[in-house]
Amino acid sequence: MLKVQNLGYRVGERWLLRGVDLAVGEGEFLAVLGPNGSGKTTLLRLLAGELRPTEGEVFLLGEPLAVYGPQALARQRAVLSQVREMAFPYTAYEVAFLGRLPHLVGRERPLDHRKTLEALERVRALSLKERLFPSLSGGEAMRVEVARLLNQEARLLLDEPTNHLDPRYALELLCLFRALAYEGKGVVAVLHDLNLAGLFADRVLLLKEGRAVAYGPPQAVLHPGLLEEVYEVAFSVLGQPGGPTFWVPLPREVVRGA
Ligand SMILES: Nc1ncnc2c1ncn2[C@@H]1O[C@H](COP(=O)(O)OP(=O)(O)OP(=O)(O)O)[C@@H](O)[C@H]1O
Repeated sequence: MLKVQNLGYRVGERWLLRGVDLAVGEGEFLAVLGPNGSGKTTLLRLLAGELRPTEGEVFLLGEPLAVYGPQALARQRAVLSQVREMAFPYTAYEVAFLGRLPHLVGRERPLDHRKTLEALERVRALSLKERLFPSLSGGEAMRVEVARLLNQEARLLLDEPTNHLDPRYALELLCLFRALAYEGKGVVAVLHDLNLAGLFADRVLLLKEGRAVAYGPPQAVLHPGLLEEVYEVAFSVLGQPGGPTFWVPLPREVVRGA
């Protein structure tokens, strides 16, 4: 569904991202990991078509992103970003309804309103529908944004969750993206939590200074030695055979002293 070859993005003399290859098939969940400033958001914006690559190409359903018009692109890929600014004080319902725009041909139909209510219900935000979007808490706003994203019915979902979510909603959100992947969507999520990547992702792309240093199933690529090299802290790996794995960052002195 999504294929990226030798992707690079440069600002002035500086490459923010270089030489990245990846592929996301239907039903696949890819987590993008890496330290602050390693190029995760830049990659997501390139995948979304918000930035044009300096080098390489992003292919969506076999076509370069550049050949898609805005509406055609919005029908195929949806982006959950951290940007919450709104020019007008829309209600939560109206924000969720915005997801239908790429599908409207002329007038809105009862179907579009039914889908909006279903999307709000799926993220347990139906009770917020009359509220003004700017008055929502960070976590509530994120759920409404997810309803908008669901309403878009795109095949590729690009997601950079905020830190506004408490553990329950963070897990709920990733469970939802995992379920959507099982339903056949492709999912690319920028994550900071290695444990969530280990729990939910089929594959992980680990970035450092704009380069891919590892790409593959979480268990196969997240070695403590590599993680220490990338994040510059030590990692302890915990877990029982057959159960989930946990990566715990620790100051190097603590590990050396142990
Ligand atoms: N338009 C720009 N011009 C110059 N430098 C930029 C621009 N956009 C991003 N950068 C720089 O590129 C690097 C990568 O940024 P990016 O936001 O992709 O990193 P990130 O991995 O998402 O970081 P974080 O985890 O902190 O969100 C950073 O050093 C950032 O300051």
